[in-house]
Amino acid sequence: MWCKRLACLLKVPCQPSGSAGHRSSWILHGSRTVLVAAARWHHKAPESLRCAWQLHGDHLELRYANTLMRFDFVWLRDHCRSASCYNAKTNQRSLDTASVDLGIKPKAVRVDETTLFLTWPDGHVTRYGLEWLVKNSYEGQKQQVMHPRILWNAEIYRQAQVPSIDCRSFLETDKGLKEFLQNFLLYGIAFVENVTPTKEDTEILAERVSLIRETIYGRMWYFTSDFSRGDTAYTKLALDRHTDTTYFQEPCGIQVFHCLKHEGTGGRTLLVDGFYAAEQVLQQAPDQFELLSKVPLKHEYVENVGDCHNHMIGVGPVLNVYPWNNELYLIRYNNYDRAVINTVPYDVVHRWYAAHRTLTAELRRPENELWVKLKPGKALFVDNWRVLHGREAFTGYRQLCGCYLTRDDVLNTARLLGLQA
Ligand SMILES: C[N+](C)(C)CCCC[C@H](N)C(=O)O
Ligand SMILES: O=C(O)CCC(=O)C(=O)O
Ligand SMILES: [Fe+2]
Repeated sequence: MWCKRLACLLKVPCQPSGSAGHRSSWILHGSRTVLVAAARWHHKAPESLRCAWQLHGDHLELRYANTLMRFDFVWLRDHCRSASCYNAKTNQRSLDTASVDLGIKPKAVRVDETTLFLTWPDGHVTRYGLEWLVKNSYEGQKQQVMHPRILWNAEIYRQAQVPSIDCRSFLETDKGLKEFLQNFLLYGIAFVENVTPTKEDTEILAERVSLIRETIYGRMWYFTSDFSRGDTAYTKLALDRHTDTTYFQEPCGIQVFHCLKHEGTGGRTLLVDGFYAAEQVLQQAPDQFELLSKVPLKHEYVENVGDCHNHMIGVGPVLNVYPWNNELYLIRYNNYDRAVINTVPYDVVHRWYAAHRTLTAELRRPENELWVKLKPGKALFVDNWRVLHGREAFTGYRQLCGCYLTRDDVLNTARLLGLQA
């Protein structure tokens, strides 16, 4: 029956009964090269045949491995991996995309067991692996998460019994580093223990994972409650949950904390999974989640203390999601550092406050709070794009050191160790 249909397609477009009238045709894999013809034709691929395609006026529809994909012709031409279009050694495109006719259309299509072949009007042939197409199509990508994670509240995190990684194994073995990074990617926090409590040793840890991100606070910072900078971090006050450097256009990706000394009381560290809280908002009030992901706000840091003069402004929504799959990748939450809201009209601003309240209520649920006392020797890495931190007020002398890391480089290290990041 399929052969007949094909024959029909090759000659004259045919009209099946009940056709919706699409000018298109499904072609099964295993067919010979056929001239592209528009046909009013709908057909279901028999189950034994895994791949079927259909050519439309401006795109190719392909069904493979239970995925229905639509490819724009310019996209297909742009993604030609032939030697003249793509440098497989450097993984860089050599084709000049701007030279592709925006009205381009393949003049012939063929599919075999593993590969789609397109012949372009100038005779150039492009081959695409079917698996490659599934992986790289919009539809295929949409089904995948970019960053596999385990969202947690205190109970979930405790139950998981995520181990701290021993400093030696972290520094000296890929296995140790990989285990650490896997924990970090899944939970947004990870601990290294048995670290020598000095700034220099903390720096060696940081450098094992990434490049250090130098900021206005320096490369490796070191702080006590000495008011040396114009920020409440440099006091003994309690700090409510927040993410850092919200006033940077790109907030720091990771924060490393290592408590070198504390002679006194209090000063526990609070950790809250911002994505867990945001997920609760999404479940309860999707409109509020959407608002938090759409309304841009400013955060600001104005400092004039001693020789430190800084004025930083970062703009962006509280929740940042990938538009194609709605997956969260960054929460920017710091009520101390949030600037005057002047980017939002009054009616939206009221709804934004309501949404912010819902999120804050989730972030403040006691069951979502993980409290830990940082001790000399135990370094904490926090995903500053996901996990909020805070601290309890304290007495006595307390000295903390640490640094920020560039996120790209942490993920780079993770990918090189074979992790999905
Ligand atoms: C970590 N270190 C003490 C260097 C800086 C603290 C910066 C604090 C600032 N309010 C913020 O949240 O970004
Ligand atoms: O003192 C602390 O434990 C953390 C303070 C803080 O929020 C920070 O340094 O970013
Ligand atoms: Fe902070």
